[in-house]
Amino acid sequence: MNPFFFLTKQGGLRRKPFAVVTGALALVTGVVAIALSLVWPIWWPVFALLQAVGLAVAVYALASRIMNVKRPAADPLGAPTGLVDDLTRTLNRRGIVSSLIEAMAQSQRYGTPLSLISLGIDGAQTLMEHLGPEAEALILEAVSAALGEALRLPDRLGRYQGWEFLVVLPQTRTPQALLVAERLRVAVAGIALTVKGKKVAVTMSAGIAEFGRGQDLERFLANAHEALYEAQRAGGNQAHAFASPPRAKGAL
Ligand SMILES: Nc1nc2c(ncn2[C@@H]2O[C@H](COP(=O)(O)OP(=O)(O)OP(=O)(O)O)[C@@H](O)[C@H]2O)c(=O)[nH]1
Repeated sequence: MNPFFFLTKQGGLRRKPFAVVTGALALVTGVVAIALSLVWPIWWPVFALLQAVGLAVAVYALASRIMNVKRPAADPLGAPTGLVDDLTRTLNRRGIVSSLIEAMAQSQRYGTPLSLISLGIDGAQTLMEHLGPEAEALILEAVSAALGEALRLPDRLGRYQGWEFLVVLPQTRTPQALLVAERLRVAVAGIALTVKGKKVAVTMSAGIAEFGRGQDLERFLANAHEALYEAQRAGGNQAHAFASPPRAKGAL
């Protein structure tokens, strides 16, 4: 568990501004302490203490900053590095699939609802052709940041493959998952991104599937993917829920 979880994206605050603010505060404290000890030398032990506090805060801020750089694994729940996507800082494929399997087991055992959202960037191929491969990192970073901001715990976000993300929503049925998907869609559509001086409009489509007891991982994922493809076929920038195909007459 990340000890600074409360400062991370899903914990509410980000560590970067925190490090900058505390660093600046420490600097000001140090300067004030030195100035005061020059004016009133007799009070030097008090000012030395003040300086020590300022220094401790600065060291903490620096350490926090360094950890932030060294550990892209500073993901929402402090997952081990091997489960975190280096580029987007969300869970990677292994991470999100293991979260999904765990959520499925919970749902299966306790009979609680579970939904899955598959999110795909619309026209990713065309975007790449227009902007070049170097735009990929910029777009993925901006998209994952927007998704992370718009999600809440205990929902989990991960990059499943290429331009596709998965969101696991425990205790959530399809209508609520649709609300969440809509929020994510709006968040991504609102990204103001400039690549090589050009404004780039990025949109995402979402496919929602609800876990059915006894369903296996492949079927659950395939349902979410099918809903995503439907949303993209319908023009993109929208969310669709998977609807089970009507049974043939006489089928069980
Ligand atoms: N899993 C999940 N469910 C959500 C999320 N946002 C809303 N919901 C659910 O969707 C339903 C309607 O959400 P809202 O319209 O935001 O209502 P709310 O009463 O403010 O929801 P709460 O935040 O749970 O109090 C509620 O059952 C929420 O729990 C989310 O980010 N993740």
